[in-house]
Amino acid sequence: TKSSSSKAAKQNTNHTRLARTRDRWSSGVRLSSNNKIKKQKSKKRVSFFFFFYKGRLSKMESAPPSCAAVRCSSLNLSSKPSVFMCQILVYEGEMERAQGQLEVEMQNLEEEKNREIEEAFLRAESEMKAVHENLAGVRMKMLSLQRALRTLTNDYKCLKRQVQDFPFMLDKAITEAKQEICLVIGEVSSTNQELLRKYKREMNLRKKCHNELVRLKGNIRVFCRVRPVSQEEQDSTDAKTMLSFDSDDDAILYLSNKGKIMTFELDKVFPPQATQEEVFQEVQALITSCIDGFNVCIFAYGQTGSGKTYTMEGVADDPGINQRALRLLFSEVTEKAPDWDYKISVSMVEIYNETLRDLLGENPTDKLDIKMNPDGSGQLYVPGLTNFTVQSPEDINRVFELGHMNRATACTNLNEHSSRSHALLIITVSGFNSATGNRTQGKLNLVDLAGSERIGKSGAEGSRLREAQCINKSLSALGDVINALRSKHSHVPFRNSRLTYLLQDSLSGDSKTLMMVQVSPLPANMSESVCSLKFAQRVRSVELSSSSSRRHENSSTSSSPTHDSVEVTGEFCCCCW
Ligand SMILES: Nc1ncnc2c1ncn2[C@@H]1O[C@H](COP(=O)(O)OP(=O)(O)OP(=O)(O)O)[C@@H](O)[C@H]1O
Repeated sequence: TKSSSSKAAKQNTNHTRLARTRDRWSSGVRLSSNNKIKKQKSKKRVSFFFFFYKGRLSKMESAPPSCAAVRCSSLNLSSKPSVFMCQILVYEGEMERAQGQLEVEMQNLEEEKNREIEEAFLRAESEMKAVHENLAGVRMKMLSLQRALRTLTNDYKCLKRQVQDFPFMLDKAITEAKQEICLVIGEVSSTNQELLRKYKREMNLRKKCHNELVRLKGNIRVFCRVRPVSQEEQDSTDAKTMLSFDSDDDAILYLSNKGKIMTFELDKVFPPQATQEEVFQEVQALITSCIDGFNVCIFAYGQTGSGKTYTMEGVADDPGINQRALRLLFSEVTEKAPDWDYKISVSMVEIYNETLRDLLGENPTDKLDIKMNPDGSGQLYVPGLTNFTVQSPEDINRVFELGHMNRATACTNLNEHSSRSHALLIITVSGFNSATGNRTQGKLNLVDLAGSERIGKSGAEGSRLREAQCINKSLSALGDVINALRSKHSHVPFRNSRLTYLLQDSLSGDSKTLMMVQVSPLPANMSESVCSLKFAQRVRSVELSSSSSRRHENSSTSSSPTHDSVEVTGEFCCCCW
Protein backbone atom coordinates (compact mmCIF):
# COMPACT_ATOMS: atom_id res chain seq x y z
CA THR A 1 0.00 0.00 0.00
CA LYS A 2 2.80 2.31 1.00
CA SER A 3 4.67 1.65 -2.19
CA SER A 4 1.53 2.09 -4.33
CA SER A 5 0.67 5.43 -2.63
CA SER A 6 4.24 6.63 -3.10
CA LYS A 7 4.00 5.55 -6.71
CA ALA A 8 0.69 7.47 -7.14
CA ALA A 9 2.29 10.53 -5.51
CA LYS A 10 5.20 10.19 -7.84
CA GLN A 11 2.87 9.91 -10.78
CA ASN A 12 0.96 13.04 -9.66
CA THR A 13 4.19 14.93 -9.26
CA ASN A 14 5.18 13.83 -12.71
CA HIS A 15 1.82 14.91 -14.10
CA THR A 16 2.00 18.30 -12.38
CA ARG A 17 5.53 18.72 -13.57
CA LEU A 18 4.50 17.82 -17.08
CA ALA A 19 1.49 20.24 -16.99
CA ARG A 20 3.68 23.01 -15.64
CA THR A 21 6.25 22.38 -18.33
CA ARG A 22 3.52 22.37 -20.95
CA ASP A 23 2.03 25.71 -19.64
CA ARG A 24 5.43 27.28 -19.38
CA TRP A 25 6.27 26.09 -22.81
CA SER A 26 2.98 27.26 -24.40
CA SER A 27 3.10 30.62 -22.57
CA GLY A 28 6.72 30.91 -23.63
CA VAL A 29 5.62 30.25 -27.19
CA ARG A 30 2.84 32.82 -26.79
CA LEU A 31 5.11 35.38 -25.17
CA SER A 32 7.79 34.97 -27.73
CA SER A 33 5.25 35.24 -30.55
CA ASN A 34 3.69 38.41 -28.87
CA ASN A 35 7.08 40.01 -28.56
CA LYS A 36 7.84 39.14 -32.11
CA ILE A 37 4.56 40.68 -33.26
CA LYS A 38 5.13 43.78 -31.11
CA LYS A 39 8.62 44.18 -32.50
CA GLN A 40 7.36 43.72 -36.00
CA LYS A 41 4.57 46.20 -35.33
CA SER A 42 6.83 48.92 -33.91
CA LYS A 43 9.28 48.33 -36.71
CA LYS A 44 6.51 48.59 -39.25
CA ARG A 45 5.09 51.62 -37.50
CA VAL A 46 8.39 53.48 -37.52
CA SER A 47 9.10 52.61 -41.13
CA PHE A 48 5.56 53.46 -42.01
CA PHE A 49 5.79 56.95 -40.41
CA PHE A 50 9.18 57.52 -41.89
CA PHE A 51 8.08 56.77 -45.39
CA PHE A 52 4.67 58.22 -44.89
CA TYR A 53 5.87 61.64 -43.69
CA LYS A 54 8.73 61.68 -46.10
CA GLY A 55 6.28 60.97 -48.91
CA ARG A 56 3.75 63.46 -47.56
CA LEU A 57 6.27 66.25 -47.33
CA SER A 58 7.55 65.71 -50.84
CA LYS A 59 3.98 65.45 -52.10
CA MET A 60 2.94 68.51 -50.28
CA GLU A 61 5.70 70.42 -51.83
CA SER A 62 4.92 69.23 -55.37
CA ALA A 63 1.38 67.91 -55.32
CA PRO A 64 -1.65 70.01 -56.00
CA PRO A 65 -3.50 71.10 -52.93
CA SER A 66 -5.48 68.46 -51.27
CA CYS A 67 -9.01 68.67 -49.92
CA ALA A 68 -7.68 70.08 -46.71
CA ALA A 69 -5.79 72.64 -48.70
CA VAL A 70 -8.88 73.29 -50.70
CA ARG A 71 -10.77 73.65 -47.45
CA CYS A 72 -8.08 75.87 -46.22
CA SER A 73 -8.22 77.84 -49.33
CA SER A 74 -11.98 77.90 -49.16
CA LEU A 75 -11.68 79.16 -45.65
CA ASN A 76 -9.50 81.65 -47.14
CA LEU A 77 -6.73 80.91 -44.99
CA SER A 78 -4.10 82.46 -47.00
CA SER A 79 -2.17 83.66 -44.13
CA LYS A 80 0.66 81.61 -42.66
CA PRO A 81 -1.22 80.31 -39.65
CA SER A 82 -4.03 79.27 -41.86
CA VAL A 83 -1.56 77.43 -44.06
CA PHE A 84 -0.41 75.65 -41.06
CA MET A 85 -3.91 74.83 -40.12
CA CYS A 86 -4.52 73.48 -43.51
CA GLN A 87 -1.50 71.49 -43.28
CA ILE A 88 -2.56 70.24 -39.90
CA LEU A 89 -5.82 69.26 -41.31
CA VAL A 90 -4.10 67.50 -44.14
CA TYR A 91 -1.94 65.80 -41.69
CA GLU A 92 -4.83 64.89 -39.58
CA GLY A 93 -6.54 63.46 -42.57
CA GLU A 94 -3.44 61.65 -43.47
CA MET A 95 -3.07 60.48 -39.94
CA GLU A 96 -6.58 59.20 -39.89
CA ARG A 97 -5.91 57.39 -43.03
CA ALA A 98 -2.71 56.10 -41.71
CA GLN A 99 -4.47 55.16 -38.51
CA GLY A 100 -7.04 53.30 -40.55
CA GLN A 101 -4.29 51.56 -42.41
CA LEU A 102 -2.56 50.94 -39.13
CA GLU A 103 -5.60 49.38 -37.65
CA VAL A 104 -5.99 47.21 -40.69
CA GLU A 105 -2.38 46.41 -40.40
CA MET A 106 -2.83 45.75 -36.70
CA GLN A 107 -5.71 43.49 -37.38
CA ASN A 108 -3.70 41.61 -39.95
CA LEU A 109 -0.92 41.32 -37.52
CA GLU A 110 -3.34 40.21 -34.84
CA GLU A 111 -4.69 37.57 -37.20
CA GLU A 112 -1.21 36.52 -38.11
CA LYS A 113 -0.35 36.37 -34.44
CA ASN A 114 -3.39 34.26 -33.73
CA ARG A 115 -2.58 32.04 -36.63
CA GLU A 116 0.93 31.59 -35.42
CA ILE A 117 -0.30 30.98 -31.90
CA GLU A 118 -2.73 28.48 -33.30
CA GLU A 119 0.02 26.79 -35.26
CA ALA A 120 2.28 26.87 -32.24
CA PHE A 121 -0.54 25.37 -30.23
CA LEU A 122 -1.06 22.70 -32.77
CA ARG A 123 2.66 21.99 -32.86
CA ALA A 124 2.79 22.05 -29.14
CA GLU A 125 -0.22 19.78 -28.99
CA SER A 126 1.31 17.28 -31.39
CA GLU A 127 4.58 17.48 -29.50
CA MET A 128 2.66 17.09 -26.29
CA LYS A 129 0.91 14.14 -27.83
CA ALA A 130 4.24 12.64 -28.76
CA VAL A 131 5.52 13.34 -25.27
CA HIS A 132 2.35 11.77 -23.88
CA GLU A 133 2.86 8.77 -26.06
CA ASN A 134 6.45 8.56 -24.93
CA LEU A 135 5.25 8.97 -21.42
CA ALA A 136 2.69 6.21 -21.94
CA GLY A 137 5.48 4.00 -23.28
CA VAL A 138 7.64 4.90 -20.35
CA ARG A 139 4.71 4.25 -18.06
CA MET A 140 4.13 0.88 -19.69
CA LYS A 141 7.79 0.10 -19.29
CA MET A 142 7.63 1.25 -15.75
CA LEU A 143 4.61 -0.96 -15.18
CA SER A 144 6.35 -3.99 -16.67
CA LEU A 145 9.47 -3.09 -14.74
CA GLN A 146 7.36 -2.77 -11.64
CA ARG A 147 5.94 -6.18 -12.32
CA ALA A 148 9.44 -7.58 -12.87
CA LEU A 149 10.57 -5.78 -9.75
CA ARG A 150 7.67 -7.28 -7.84
CA THR A 151 8.61 -10.75 -9.13
CA LEU A 152 12.24 -10.16 -8.29
CA THR A 153 11.30 -8.88 -4.86
CA ASN A 154 9.17 -11.95 -4.30
CA ASP A 155 11.95 -14.19 -5.54
CA TYR A 156 14.43 -12.39 -3.36
CA LYS A 157 12.15 -12.75 -0.35
CA CYS A 158 11.64 -16.40 -1.17
CA LEU A 159 15.40 -16.95 -1.54
CA LYS A 160 16.04 -15.04 1.65
CA ARG A 161 13.57 -17.28 3.44
CA GLN A 162 15.23 -20.32 1.90
CA VAL A 163 18.69 -19.09 2.93
CA GLN A 164 17.37 -18.49 6.43
CA ASP A 165 15.79 -21.94 6.47
CA PHE A 166 18.77 -23.64 4.80
CA PRO A 167 20.78 -24.51 7.94
CA PHE A 168 17.72 -26.13 9.49
CA MET A 169 16.89 -27.93 6.25
CA LEU A 170 20.52 -29.02 5.95
CA ASP A 171 20.53 -30.31 9.51
CA LYS A 172 17.31 -32.13 8.84
CA ALA A 173 18.60 -33.57 5.57
CA ILE A 174 21.86 -34.66 7.22
CA THR A 175 19.98 -36.31 10.06
CA GLU A 176 17.70 -38.07 7.59
CA ALA A 177 20.65 -39.11 5.40
CA LYS A 178 22.46 -40.41 8.48
CA GLN A 179 19.43 -42.41 9.46
CA GLU A 180 19.13 -43.78 5.93
CA ILE A 181 22.85 -44.60 5.80
CA CYS A 182 22.61 -46.35 9.16
CA LEU A 183 19.64 -48.27 7.84
CA VAL A 184 21.46 -49.24 4.64
CA ILE A 185 24.62 -50.12 6.58
CA GLY A 186 22.51 -52.27 8.83
CA GLU A 187 20.95 -53.97 5.81
CA VAL A 188 24.32 -54.37 4.08
CA SER A 189 25.97 -55.75 7.19
CA SER A 190 23.15 -58.21 7.71
CA THR A 191 23.45 -59.19 4.02
CA ASN A 192 27.19 -59.42 4.56
CA GLN A 193 26.71 -61.62 7.56
CA GLU A 194 24.44 -63.81 5.49
CA LEU A 195 26.96 -63.87 2.65
CA LEU A 196 29.78 -64.63 5.07
CA ARG A 197 27.76 -67.44 6.56
CA LYS A 198 27.09 -68.79 3.07
CA TYR A 199 30.72 -68.26 2.08
CA LYS A 200 31.94 -70.16 5.13
CA ARG A 201 29.44 -72.91 4.40
CA GLU A 202 30.55 -73.00 0.76
CA MET A 203 34.20 -73.07 1.80
CA ASN A 204 33.54 -75.97 4.15
CA LEU A 205 31.56 -77.69 1.43
CA ARG A 206 34.34 -77.09 -1.07
CA LYS A 207 36.89 -78.46 1.35
CA LYS A 208 34.65 -81.44 2.01
CA CYS A 209 34.15 -82.03 -1.72
CA HIS A 210 37.86 -81.64 -2.30
CA ASN A 211 38.58 -84.12 0.50
CA GLU A 212 35.99 -86.47 -0.86
CA LEU A 213 37.47 -86.17 -4.35
CA VAL A 214 40.93 -86.78 -3.02
CA ARG A 215 39.61 -89.68 -0.93
CA LEU A 216 37.97 -91.15 -4.03
CA LYS A 217 41.10 -90.56 -6.06
CA GLY A 218 43.18 -91.64 -3.14
CA ASN A 219 45.28 -89.57 -0.78
CA ILE A 220 48.33 -91.19 -2.24
CA ARG A 221 48.73 -90.91 -5.93
CA VAL A 222 51.45 -92.58 -7.90
CA PHE A 223 52.72 -91.24 -11.18
CA CYS A 224 55.47 -92.65 -13.32
CA ARG A 225 57.77 -90.69 -15.60
CA VAL A 226 60.03 -92.37 -18.08
CA ARG A 227 63.03 -90.31 -18.99
CA PRO A 228 64.16 -90.16 -22.63
CA VAL A 229 67.19 -91.98 -23.92
CA SER A 230 70.06 -89.53 -23.93
CA GLN A 231 72.19 -88.80 -27.01
CA GLU A 232 75.13 -90.78 -25.62
CA GLU A 233 72.90 -93.75 -24.77
CA GLN A 234 71.42 -93.74 -28.27
CA ASP A 235 74.91 -94.12 -29.70
CA SER A 236 75.57 -97.22 -27.58
CA THR A 237 74.47 -100.69 -28.62
CA ASP A 238 72.12 -101.08 -25.66
CA ALA A 239 69.80 -98.33 -26.85
CA LYS A 240 66.71 -100.49 -27.28
CA THR A 241 63.89 -99.46 -25.02
CA MET A 242 62.20 -102.10 -22.91
CA LEU A 243 59.18 -99.91 -22.08
CA SER A 244 56.02 -99.33 -24.08
CA PHE A 245 52.83 -97.36 -23.49
CA ASP A 246 49.12 -97.90 -23.95
CA SER A 247 47.76 -95.41 -26.45
CA ASP A 248 44.26 -95.73 -24.95
CA ASP A 249 45.20 -95.59 -21.29
CA ASP A 250 47.76 -93.17 -19.94
CA ALA A 251 47.95 -95.05 -16.63
CA ILE A 252 49.40 -98.26 -18.09
CA LEU A 253 53.06 -99.05 -18.61
CA TYR A 254 54.35 -102.23 -20.27
CA LEU A 255 57.79 -103.59 -19.54
CA SER A 256 59.12 -106.32 -21.76
CA ASN A 257 61.60 -108.66 -20.18
CA LYS A 258 62.96 -111.70 -21.93
CA GLY A 259 59.90 -111.93 -24.22
CA LYS A 260 57.44 -111.52 -21.39
CA ILE A 261 55.46 -108.35 -20.84
CA MET A 262 54.80 -107.00 -17.37
CA THR A 263 51.95 -104.56 -16.97
CA PHE A 264 52.04 -101.82 -14.36
CA GLU A 265 48.97 -99.80 -13.61
CA LEU A 266 49.52 -96.45 -11.93
CA ASP A 267 47.57 -93.18 -11.71
CA LYS A 268 49.39 -91.65 -14.64
CA VAL A 269 52.34 -92.55 -16.81
CA PHE A 270 54.37 -89.84 -18.53
CA PRO A 271 56.20 -91.03 -21.63
CA PRO A 272 59.74 -89.73 -22.43
CA GLN A 273 58.34 -86.97 -24.64
CA ALA A 274 56.18 -85.50 -21.86
CA THR A 275 57.20 -81.92 -21.15
CA GLN A 276 57.86 -80.30 -17.77
CA GLU A 277 54.69 -78.24 -18.27
CA GLU A 278 52.56 -81.34 -18.94
CA VAL A 279 53.88 -82.96 -15.79
CA PHE A 280 53.22 -79.82 -13.77
CA GLN A 281 49.65 -79.55 -15.12
CA GLU A 282 48.91 -82.90 -13.49
CA VAL A 283 50.29 -81.94 -10.09
CA GLN A 284 49.22 -78.33 -9.78
CA ALA A 285 45.81 -79.09 -8.21
CA LEU A 286 47.62 -80.89 -5.44
CA ILE A 287 50.01 -77.98 -5.02
CA THR A 288 47.29 -75.32 -4.75
CA SER A 289 45.41 -77.39 -2.15
CA CYS A 290 48.06 -76.32 0.35
CA ILE A 291 46.61 -72.79 0.05
CA ASP A 292 43.40 -74.25 1.53
CA GLY A 293 45.40 -75.60 4.45
CA PHE A 294 46.30 -79.10 3.29
CA ASN A 295 49.69 -80.69 3.79
CA VAL A 296 51.12 -82.07 0.60
CA CYS A 297 54.17 -84.21 -0.12
CA ILE A 298 55.54 -84.81 -3.59
CA PHE A 299 58.36 -87.36 -3.79
CA ALA A 300 60.57 -88.05 -6.78
CA TYR A 301 61.61 -91.66 -6.41
CA GLY A 302 63.90 -93.73 -8.59
CA GLN A 303 67.39 -94.96 -9.20
CA THR A 304 70.30 -92.62 -9.84
CA GLY A 305 70.10 -91.03 -13.26
CA SER A 306 66.40 -91.81 -13.76
CA GLY A 307 65.43 -88.12 -13.90
CA LYS A 308 64.37 -87.23 -10.31
CA THR A 309 66.30 -83.95 -10.17
CA TYR A 310 65.19 -83.07 -13.69
CA THR A 311 61.54 -83.48 -12.68
CA MET A 312 61.86 -81.62 -9.37
CA GLU A 313 64.43 -78.92 -10.12
CA GLY A 314 64.56 -78.98 -13.91
CA VAL A 315 67.08 -77.03 -15.89
CA ALA A 316 67.64 -73.27 -16.14
CA ASP A 317 65.47 -72.71 -19.22
CA ASP A 318 62.90 -75.37 -18.34
CA PRO A 319 62.31 -75.43 -14.59
CA GLY A 320 60.78 -78.36 -12.77
CA ILE A 321 58.03 -78.79 -10.18
CA ASN A 322 59.84 -76.88 -7.38
CA GLN A 323 60.12 -73.56 -9.15
CA ARG A 324 56.79 -73.84 -10.96
CA ALA A 325 55.03 -74.71 -7.68
CA LEU A 326 56.45 -71.73 -5.87
CA ARG A 327 55.54 -69.40 -8.75
CA LEU A 328 52.02 -70.84 -8.95
CA LEU A 329 51.48 -70.46 -5.21
CA PHE A 330 52.79 -66.93 -5.35
CA SER A 331 50.45 -65.93 -8.18
CA GLU A 332 47.47 -67.73 -6.56
CA VAL A 333 47.87 -65.96 -3.23
CA THR A 334 48.43 -62.62 -5.01
CA GLU A 335 45.09 -63.15 -6.79
CA LYS A 336 43.34 -63.83 -3.50
CA ALA A 337 45.03 -60.81 -1.92
CA PRO A 338 42.02 -58.50 -1.33
CA ASP A 339 40.26 -61.05 0.87
CA TRP A 340 43.16 -63.08 2.14
CA ASP A 341 46.47 -62.11 3.60
CA TYR A 342 48.96 -64.86 2.80
CA LYS A 343 52.53 -65.46 3.80
CA ILE A 344 54.71 -67.90 1.90
CA SER A 345 57.87 -69.02 3.62
CA VAL A 346 60.46 -71.42 2.29
CA SER A 347 63.00 -73.75 3.88
CA MET A 348 65.49 -75.96 2.11
CA VAL A 349 66.86 -79.02 3.82
CA GLU A 350 69.21 -81.85 2.88
CA ILE A 351 69.27 -85.24 4.57
CA TYR A 352 72.57 -86.98 4.05
CA ASN A 353 73.52 -90.08 6.02
CA GLU A 354 70.59 -89.38 8.36
CA THR A 355 71.93 -85.90 9.04
CA LEU A 356 69.80 -82.82 8.55
CA ARG A 357 71.34 -79.65 7.05
CA ASP A 358 69.89 -76.20 6.40
CA LEU A 359 70.55 -75.22 2.77
CA LEU A 360 69.38 -71.62 3.25
CA GLY A 361 71.24 -71.02 6.51
CA GLU A 362 74.47 -69.16 7.02
CA ASN A 363 76.23 -72.39 8.05
CA PRO A 364 74.96 -75.17 5.75
CA THR A 365 77.38 -77.69 7.24
CA ASP A 366 75.81 -77.41 10.72
CA LYS A 367 73.70 -80.40 11.73
CA LEU A 368 70.11 -79.71 12.67
CA ASP A 369 67.85 -81.59 15.03
CA ILE A 370 64.13 -82.37 14.88
CA LYS A 371 62.29 -81.58 18.13
CA MET A 372 58.80 -81.47 19.55
CA ASN A 373 57.45 -77.91 19.54
CA PRO A 374 57.46 -76.57 23.14
CA ASP A 375 54.12 -74.77 22.51
CA GLY A 376 52.29 -78.02 23.33
CA SER A 377 50.74 -78.31 19.85
CA GLY A 378 52.37 -81.73 19.37
CA GLN A 379 53.97 -80.46 16.19
CA LEU A 380 57.59 -81.04 15.31
CA TYR A 381 60.00 -78.31 14.45
CA VAL A 382 63.62 -77.87 13.51
CA PRO A 383 65.33 -75.36 15.81
CA GLY A 384 67.50 -72.93 13.84
CA LEU A 385 66.04 -73.84 10.44
CA THR A 386 65.94 -70.81 8.12
CA ASN A 387 62.53 -69.71 6.92
CA PHE A 388 62.82 -67.43 3.93
CA THR A 389 59.69 -65.34 3.31
CA VAL A 390 58.96 -65.04 -0.41
CA GLN A 391 57.53 -61.66 -1.35
CA SER A 392 58.25 -61.47 -5.06
CA PRO A 393 59.14 -63.76 -7.99
CA GLU A 394 62.72 -62.49 -7.67
CA ASP A 395 62.84 -63.93 -4.15
CA ILE A 396 62.03 -67.35 -5.63
CA ASN A 397 65.13 -67.19 -7.84
CA ARG A 398 67.24 -66.02 -4.90
CA VAL A 399 66.05 -68.98 -2.78
CA PHE A 400 67.00 -71.53 -5.42
CA GLU A 401 70.34 -69.91 -6.13
CA LEU A 402 71.24 -69.86 -2.44
CA GLY A 403 70.10 -73.46 -1.88
CA HIS A 404 72.04 -74.70 -4.89
CA MET A 405 75.15 -72.78 -3.87
CA ASN A 406 75.05 -74.08 -0.28
CA ARG A 407 74.52 -77.65 -1.46
CA ALA A 408 77.49 -77.37 -3.82
CA THR A 409 79.83 -75.88 -1.20
CA ALA A 410 79.04 -78.64 1.28
CA CYS A 411 80.41 -81.43 -0.96
CA THR A 412 83.24 -82.17 -3.36
CA ASN A 413 81.12 -83.70 -6.17
CA LEU A 414 77.62 -82.31 -6.37
CA ASN A 415 76.25 -84.94 -8.75
CA GLU A 416 77.43 -87.84 -6.60
CA HIS A 417 76.39 -86.06 -3.43
CA SER A 418 72.90 -85.27 -4.73
CA SER A 419 72.43 -88.93 -5.69
CA ARG A 420 73.10 -89.97 -2.12
CA SER A 421 71.09 -87.36 -0.26
CA HIS A 422 67.47 -86.34 -0.02
CA ALA A 423 66.77 -82.70 -0.94
CA LEU A 424 63.65 -81.18 0.56
CA LEU A 425 62.01 -77.89 -0.37
CA ILE A 426 59.47 -77.08 2.36
CA ILE A 427 56.96 -74.37 1.48
CA THR A 428 54.61 -73.13 4.19
CA VAL A 429 51.55 -71.11 3.15
CA SER A 430 49.78 -69.30 6.01
CA GLY A 431 46.58 -67.38 5.25
CA PHE A 432 44.31 -65.09 7.20
CA ASN A 433 40.93 -63.85 6.01
CA SER A 434 40.19 -60.59 7.81
CA ALA A 435 36.52 -60.71 6.74
CA THR A 436 35.76 -64.16 8.08
CA GLY A 437 38.57 -64.46 10.60
CA ASN A 438 39.52 -67.80 9.02
CA ARG A 439 43.11 -68.95 9.26
CA THR A 440 44.79 -71.62 7.17
CA GLN A 441 48.21 -73.20 7.17
CA GLY A 442 49.34 -75.67 4.58
CA LYS A 443 52.71 -77.21 3.94
CA LEU A 444 54.06 -78.35 0.61
CA ASN A 445 57.05 -80.72 0.80
CA LEU A 446 58.85 -81.27 -2.48
CA VAL A 447 61.32 -84.09 -2.05
CA ASP A 448 64.05 -85.16 -4.45
CA LEU A 449 64.91 -88.55 -2.93
CA ALA A 450 68.30 -90.16 -3.06
CA GLY A 451 68.91 -92.86 -5.67
CA SER A 452 67.08 -96.10 -4.90
CA GLU A 453 69.57 -98.52 -6.51
CA ARG A 454 70.40 -101.70 -4.72
CA ILE A 455 73.67 -101.94 -2.84
CA GLY A 456 74.41 -105.39 -4.23
CA LYS A 457 74.42 -104.08 -7.76
CA SER A 458 76.47 -100.99 -6.98
CA GLY A 459 79.00 -103.08 -5.02
CA ALA A 460 79.50 -100.35 -2.47
CA GLU A 461 81.88 -100.68 0.45
CA GLY A 462 82.94 -98.53 3.39
CA SER A 463 81.45 -95.05 3.34
CA ARG A 464 79.51 -95.81 0.15
CA LEU A 465 77.96 -98.82 1.85
CA ARG A 466 76.95 -96.67 4.80
CA GLU A 467 75.47 -94.09 2.42
CA ALA A 468 73.49 -96.81 0.61
CA GLN A 469 72.31 -98.32 3.86
CA CYS A 470 71.11 -94.92 5.05
CA ILE A 471 69.29 -94.33 1.78
CA ASN A 472 67.65 -97.74 1.85
CA LYS A 473 66.74 -97.31 5.48
CA SER A 474 64.98 -94.01 4.86
CA LEU A 475 63.26 -95.21 1.69
CA SER A 476 61.95 -98.38 3.31
CA ALA A 477 60.92 -96.31 6.36
CA LEU A 478 58.95 -94.13 3.98
CA GLY A 479 57.27 -97.23 2.57
CA ASP A 480 56.49 -98.47 6.07
CA VAL A 481 54.96 -95.17 7.07
CA ILE A 482 52.77 -95.07 3.98
CA ASN A 483 51.73 -98.65 4.57
CA ALA A 484 50.89 -98.02 8.21
CA LEU A 485 48.94 -94.84 7.40
CA ARG A 486 46.85 -96.39 4.68
CA SER A 487 46.27 -99.58 6.59
CA LYS A 488 45.17 -97.36 9.50
CA HIS A 489 47.64 -98.99 11.86
CA SER A 490 47.58 -97.65 15.41
CA HIS A 491 51.32 -97.14 15.28
CA VAL A 492 52.98 -95.31 12.41
CA PRO A 493 56.78 -95.66 12.48
CA PHE A 494 57.66 -92.07 11.69
CA ARG A 495 60.74 -92.10 13.86
CA ASN A 496 62.48 -94.84 11.88
CA SER A 497 64.21 -92.27 9.68
CA ARG A 498 65.01 -88.56 9.67
CA LEU A 499 63.01 -88.22 6.45
CA THR A 500 59.75 -89.67 7.80
CA TYR A 501 60.21 -87.97 11.16
CA LEU A 502 60.66 -84.59 9.49
CA LEU A 503 57.64 -85.18 7.25
CA GLN A 504 55.46 -86.61 10.04
CA ASP A 505 53.02 -83.65 9.99
CA SER A 506 52.78 -83.69 6.24
CA LEU A 507 52.19 -87.43 5.90
CA SER A 508 49.56 -87.94 8.59
CA GLY A 509 45.96 -86.75 8.86
CA ASP A 510 44.22 -85.65 5.66
CA SER A 511 47.46 -84.84 3.91
CA LYS A 512 48.07 -85.76 0.29
CA THR A 513 51.01 -87.57 -1.17
CA LEU A 514 52.24 -87.91 -4.70
CA MET A 515 54.94 -90.38 -5.56
CA MET A 516 56.59 -89.59 -8.89
CA VAL A 517 58.40 -92.78 -9.81
CA GLN A 518 61.19 -92.05 -12.25
CA VAL A 519 62.20 -94.86 -14.62
CA SER A 520 65.07 -95.27 -17.02
CA PRO A 521 64.01 -96.80 -20.38
CA LEU A 522 67.23 -98.74 -20.86
CA PRO A 523 67.40 -102.55 -20.58
CA ALA A 524 70.59 -102.07 -18.57
CA ASN A 525 68.48 -100.57 -15.79
CA MET A 526 65.83 -103.28 -16.04
CA SER A 527 65.96 -104.69 -12.54
CA GLU A 528 66.09 -101.19 -10.94
CA SER A 529 63.15 -100.07 -13.06
CA VAL A 530 61.15 -103.14 -12.11
CA CYS A 531 62.04 -102.57 -8.49
CA SER A 532 60.91 -98.95 -8.63
CA LEU A 533 57.68 -99.83 -10.44
CA LYS A 534 56.89 -102.55 -7.93
CA PHE A 535 57.48 -100.11 -5.12
CA ALA A 536 55.12 -97.68 -6.86
CA GLN A 537 52.45 -100.27 -7.32
CA ARG A 538 52.63 -101.37 -3.71
CA VAL A 539 52.24 -97.76 -2.54
CA ARG A 540 49.24 -97.48 -4.78
CA SER A 541 47.75 -100.78 -3.69
CA VAL A 542 47.78 -99.62 -0.08
CA GLU A 543 45.65 -96.72 -1.15
CA LEU A 544 43.48 -98.92 -3.37
CA SER A 545 42.40 -100.98 -0.37
CA SER A 546 40.82 -97.85 1.15
CA SER A 547 39.29 -96.48 -2.04
CA SER A 548 36.43 -98.15 -3.83
CA SER A 549 36.47 -95.97 -6.91
CA ARG A 550 39.84 -97.07 -8.14
CA ARG A 551 40.32 -99.39 -10.99
CA HIS A 552 41.27 -103.00 -10.29
CA GLU A 553 44.45 -103.32 -8.31
CA ASN A 554 45.95 -106.43 -9.75
CA SER A 555 47.78 -105.74 -12.96
CA SER A 556 47.60 -109.44 -13.86
CA THR A 557 43.83 -109.03 -14.41
CA SER A 558 44.35 -106.33 -16.98
CA SER A 559 44.15 -106.98 -20.67
CA SER A 560 47.88 -107.11 -21.19
CA PRO A 561 49.18 -109.81 -23.55
CA THR A 562 51.34 -111.79 -21.13
CA HIS A 563 52.14 -111.09 -17.54
CA ASP A 564 55.05 -112.04 -15.42
CA SER A 565 56.72 -110.83 -12.29
CA VAL A 566 60.34 -109.84 -11.94
CA GLU A 567 62.24 -111.62 -9.23
CA VAL A 568 63.89 -109.16 -6.90
CA THR A 569 66.92 -110.52 -5.20
CA GLY A 570 69.90 -109.23 -3.29
CA GLU A 571 70.25 -107.06 -0.18
CA PHE A 572 67.51 -105.08 1.41
CA CYS A 573 65.76 -102.90 -1.09
CA CYS A 574 62.88 -100.50 -0.69
CA CYS A 575 60.93 -102.48 -3.24
CA CYS A 576 61.03 -105.43 -0.83
CA TRP A 577 58.68 -103.40 1.33
N1 LIG B 1 62.49 -85.96 -18.91
C1 LIG B 1 63.74 -85.70 -19.27
N2 LIG B 1 64.00 -85.04 -20.38
C2 LIG B 1 65.26 -84.75 -20.75
N3 LIG B 1 66.33 -85.10 -20.04
C3 LIG B 1 66.13 -85.76 -18.89
C4 LIG B 1 64.84 -86.10 -18.45
N4 LIG B 1 64.94 -86.78 -17.30
C5 LIG B 1 66.25 -86.84 -17.04
N5 LIG B 1 66.97 -86.25 -17.98
C6 LIG B 1 68.43 -86.15 -18.05
O1 LIG B 1 68.94 -87.34 -17.55
C7 LIG B 1 70.07 -87.10 -16.74
C8 LIG B 1 69.86 -87.67 -15.34
O2 LIG B 1 68.79 -87.05 -14.75
P1 LIG B 1 68.81 -86.61 -13.21
O3 LIG B 1 70.09 -86.01 -12.81
O4 LIG B 1 67.61 -85.75 -13.05
O5 LIG B 1 68.59 -87.96 -12.52
P2 LIG B 1 68.50 -88.26 -10.97
O6 LIG B 1 67.54 -89.34 -10.82
O7 LIG B 1 68.15 -87.00 -10.29
O8 LIG B 1 69.93 -88.66 -10.58
P3 LIG B 1 70.58 -88.56 -9.14
O9 LIG B 1 69.92 -89.55 -8.30
O10 LIG B 1 72.01 -88.86 -9.43
O11 LIG B 1 70.37 -87.16 -8.71
C9 LIG B 1 70.27 -85.64 -16.69
O12 LIG B 1 71.23 -85.25 -17.61
C10 LIG B 1 68.95 -85.08 -17.11
O13 LIG B 1 69.08 -83.85 -17.74
